[in-house]
Parts: sequence; structure tokens; C-alpha cells
Amino acid sequence: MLRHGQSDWNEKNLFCGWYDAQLTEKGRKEACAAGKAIMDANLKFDMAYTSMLTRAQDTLQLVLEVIGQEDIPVHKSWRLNERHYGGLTGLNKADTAKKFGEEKVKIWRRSFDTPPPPMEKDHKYYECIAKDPRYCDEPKSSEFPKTESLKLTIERTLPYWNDIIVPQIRQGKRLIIAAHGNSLRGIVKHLQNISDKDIMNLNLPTGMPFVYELDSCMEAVSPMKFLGDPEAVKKAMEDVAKEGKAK
Ligand SMILES: O=C(OP(=O)(O)O)[C@H](O)COP(=O)(O)O
Repeated sequence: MLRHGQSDWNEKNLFCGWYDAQLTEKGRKEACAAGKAIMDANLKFDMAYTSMLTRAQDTLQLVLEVIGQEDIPVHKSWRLNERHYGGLTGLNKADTAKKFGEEKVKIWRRSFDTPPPPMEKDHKYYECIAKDPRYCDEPKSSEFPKTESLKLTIERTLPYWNDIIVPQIRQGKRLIIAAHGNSLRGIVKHLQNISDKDIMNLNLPTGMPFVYELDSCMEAVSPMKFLGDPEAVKKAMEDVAKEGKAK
């Protein structure tokens, strides 16, 4: 699994969610470095999963090019999209912390079940997200989020994990999943049985792949194993946590 490389909205420290931000040059380099780390670990895949968002799809494509596996089937689903950030979409995280306080921003970013305020129809990014043709088939309008907590994100991601991905793993398929900070936090929480409280402290860095081996009950045999330098991973995780500090 890996979170996509740095996007232009990550670079500007904006709440992004379902906005279709693009990879920066640094993000593309992170994706290529992730591919190199995957190649060094000698991992091979039978199929790939990603979201409907370009930053995750482009990251996956770059990884597959580097590892020479562009020919594997790639499945895309809105259920792997980033958590919908509601009314916060497009706001700068540090400015929001200055305005509402760091504690409030931490609750919006990392609490399990408190969603940010909803995205209303007059929101600057409502049209380009809610009317985006890539969602013309699904999600159904009743399922289309206006905002999501981690809990709500898990409620639409986990059925995809259980019904689509797990059957492939049970058949012995080796999978790569390129997705997002919070859609992956939901899957990690499930696989490692992390409590609602402890998941607050998990911050996934961009472009750093991690590996799971699962037992026959589809539970993680051991915690996630990042490929790459543990100190660099730790520092990158701390930097993600700091995004919500007022400057
Ligand atoms: O779109 C986002 O995630 P992504 O960059 O993984 O797609 C969010 O803005 C991540 O923000 P957060 O780390 O404050 O939850």
C-alpha cells in the first residue's frame, strides 16, 4: 500500500479530500522512489487498486513503470477516494488552526467520528467535485458524501476491501493499493485492529510504501512494514502531524 506522492495541494498545505489535485515534481519523484524501494524489496504484483483521483492513479502508474509491471490490471473505485473534507476543502490547514484553534483542527483531521462541516452547494469547489463526470455511474446521489469523518470513510471503504479485495487475496493474488492518507488509515485501522483513540496518532506520509502479510483470517500477521529508512519514515509522519499547527 502507499499514499500518493506529494500533490500541489499537499505542497500548499490545503485540505484536499475529493478535489482532484495533481502530483508536484517532488510527488512524482516520491512515486519513482517508492517504485525503486518496491523493486529493491523484490515485490511482484498480480493486480492493482486505486481511487478515482488523479494523484493516486498517477502515483500507481509511475510505480508500475519503475518496477516494469505496467501490464497488470488496475481497478479504480471511488470507495478508495480520500476522505471527503466537506466545507474545509481548499482551506489552508495552518490558517484554519489560527482561526479555529489547533485543537479544533486536530479533531477535524484526526478524530474518529467528528466530521468537518458539510460542503454546501455554494462552496467554491462543490460543482467541480459533485458534478464531476467521473462520478456519473457511482456513487449514487444518496451515497455521495458532503463531508466524512474517518468512521464514515471506513463505512464506504471497508465493503470494497471485504467484497472486492479480500477475495483476490484469498485466491493468492499479490496486490498493490495506491490511495490516500485517510482512506488508507481506515484500512490500516481495520487490519491492525487499532482503537478509535489510537488511530488519531497515525499519520501516513506521502509516497512511502508499506507492506502487510495477512493470515487466513485476513488479519495482519505483524504491524505495517515500511520500505525504506525508518528515521525518514518517522520524520515524514511527524511532518504530516505538524500540518495542522498554526504558523
Ligand atoms: O487530501 C488529503 O489527503 P491525501 O493528500 O492523502 O489525498 C487530505 O488533505 C489529507 O489531509 P490530512 O492529513 O489533514 O487529513
